[in-house]
Amino acid sequence: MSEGYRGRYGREESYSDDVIFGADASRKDPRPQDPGPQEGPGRHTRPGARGSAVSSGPFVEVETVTKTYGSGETAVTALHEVSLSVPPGEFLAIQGRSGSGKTTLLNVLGGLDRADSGRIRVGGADVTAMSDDELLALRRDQVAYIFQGFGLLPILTAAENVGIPLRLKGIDPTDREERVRAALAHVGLEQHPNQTPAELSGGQQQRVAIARALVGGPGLLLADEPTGQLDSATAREIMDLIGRLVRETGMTAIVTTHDPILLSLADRVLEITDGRLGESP
Ligand SMILES: Nc1ncnc2c1ncn2[C@@H]1O[C@H](COP(=O)(O)OP(=O)(O)OP(=O)(O)O)[C@@H](O)[C@H]1O
Repeated sequence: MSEGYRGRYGREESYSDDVIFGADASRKDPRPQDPGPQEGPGRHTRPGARGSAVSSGPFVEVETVTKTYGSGETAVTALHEVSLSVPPGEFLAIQGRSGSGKTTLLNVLGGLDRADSGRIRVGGADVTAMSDDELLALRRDQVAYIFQGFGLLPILTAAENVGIPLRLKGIDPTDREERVRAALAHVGLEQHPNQTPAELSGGQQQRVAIARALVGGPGLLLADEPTGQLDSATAREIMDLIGRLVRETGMTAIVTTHDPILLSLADRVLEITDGRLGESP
């Protein structure tokens, strides 16, 4: 690789993972609650889902988690006593209308935000009891995010963006370069390591974001409407890619989406309505 991910600016960059992973997820504007559909009975389960075959304990465990924004008359309870158990390797989709609490749920699961009450365990570790530093380490070592808006750093090349989690882990440059190259090849972007996000299509940008999410070998992938900004053909490609990579890596994945195709790829689909989680009709 020529210029590689040392960068068009020829310098080694250092980024905190708040900059990297917090950019989209910290977006929060008070909005009126969407009444949304009522919870329905039943459960959508993909035939042959691997989740049911897993016999060890859950990888993600959520017990009666509540999260309220604001106080008094303007308070909005985004999560109402949500409980959830996700076995290792499960590909779980969560659907719900705008404002139903999907982003809030992913944020508290991944340690980007704190629940008001309840307990969350990821990989056996109690996220709700973690200090800020421990949450940072969780986001660096265990959890990867994919956002609707891609969340790439615009001044960095594709390879540099993908390499960020490895820099944070202190991986040496040679190993990093190899792993970045492999990650880009995995998402079909081996020809584009030196292009910046602005020089890539939306679908290619999301591929870069997917490569960045996977390069560090996280145990948990959280994807917040990953195809929301893509046309339907590109969305389909991205959905297939996410589905394939989740299965290949065996990681646990929780994806929020409205997209019926992505829903059909999941092992299980849950519906969130006004901050309450139920099985999908
Ligand atoms: N920082 C905040 N301050 C106040 N209210 C907030 C904040 N963040 C979210 N909310 C409110 O919490 C509720 C859940 O929001 P959340 O973003 O989790 O929903 P969502 O299902 O992800 O919506 P969307 O699909 O539009 O992203 C909404 O009523 C929203 O207005």
